[in-house]
Amino acid sequence: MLKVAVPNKGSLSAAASEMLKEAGYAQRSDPRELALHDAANDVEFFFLRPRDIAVYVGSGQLDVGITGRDLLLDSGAPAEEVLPLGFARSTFRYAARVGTATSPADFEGKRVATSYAGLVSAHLGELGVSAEVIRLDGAVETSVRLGLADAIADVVETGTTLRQAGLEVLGEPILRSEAVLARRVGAPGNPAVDQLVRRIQGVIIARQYVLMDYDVRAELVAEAVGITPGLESPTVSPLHDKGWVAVRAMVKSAETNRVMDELWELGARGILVTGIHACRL
Ligand SMILES: Nc1ncnc2c1ncn2[C@@H]1O[C@H](COP(=O)(O)OP(=O)(O)OP(=O)(O)O)[C@@H](O)[C@H]1O
Ligand SMILES: O=P(O)(O)OC[C@H]1O[C@H](OP(=O)(O)OP(=O)(O)O)[C@H](O)[C@@H]1O
Ligand SMILES: [Mg+2]
Repeated sequence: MLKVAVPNKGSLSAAASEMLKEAGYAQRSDPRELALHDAANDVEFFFLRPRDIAVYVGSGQLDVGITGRDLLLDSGAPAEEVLPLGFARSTFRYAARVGTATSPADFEGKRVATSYAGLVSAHLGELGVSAEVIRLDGAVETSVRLGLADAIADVVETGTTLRQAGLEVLGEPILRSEAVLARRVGAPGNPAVDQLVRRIQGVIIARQYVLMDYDVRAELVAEAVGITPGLESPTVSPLHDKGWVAVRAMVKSAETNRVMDELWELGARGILVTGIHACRL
């Protein structure tokens, strides 16, 4: 039976369970449930702290797990990313009080607070900066105001929390994070893992694409297909009116209106957009 770790709390939890549900797996209805056996799919889900998931997966107790790329790298566990999942996107960045530092080199001999001590120590080490790394559990932004640290390294999404704390980012992002599926480094091939990955890939594609159908004059089909090249090759079907063809292609959801405008300008008509519920490509 496949054993899968799922975040039990925090930013990753609801979105991870939602993705697994869309992929056809059972998920818990009570947030206090610790584990759930999905007999129909022969999978057992364990709801664990996101920070611990890389440790379980890296030690081989669980086959795969969903966690954040930043947490995975911070853990130092022998686990690696199998698939980026496209949610809980954030950057991991240094910040300091406005006007007090311009690059991490300014942290020499200073104190940097973070919940990701592994990542930060390694990064400062690479830069050759010698600073004291103070490990905190959360609300790291407040540590500067209270005088515990001179700078921080933390997750930044909108930047609202930093601004509220009177801090500004400095330097390039240490990394760009999102939720990922992780497994133990060097784990042997496992068809059950491959099936889970295919299912999740199906959800990711279904979320990113729509199906676009339209009719276009036969002599314009090459130009139309240039606008909607699809993932591989669009379907072109004859219409009763010999001068026209019907085209069906996958289009990125975010580009739907731009593509419809271009098709309309070309002379396509009857343009229909349909959501994709699930897919295997
Ligand atoms: N505001 C945010 N936007 C996007 N991703 C975030 C945000 N805050 C945390 N994350 C991501 O969530 C993961 C951390 O999850 P975790 O549950 O440990 O922290 P959390 O969501 O901050 O929850 P809490 O701090 O309440 O325990 C990391 O991968 C991190 O990049
Ligand atoms: O850039 P923003 O959109 O403001 O988001 C980033 C903030 O969100 C998370 O905090 P969370 O609410 O999880 O609290 P925590 O610091 O206690 O983890 C993260 O640690 C940052 O503080
Ligand atoms: Mg947090």
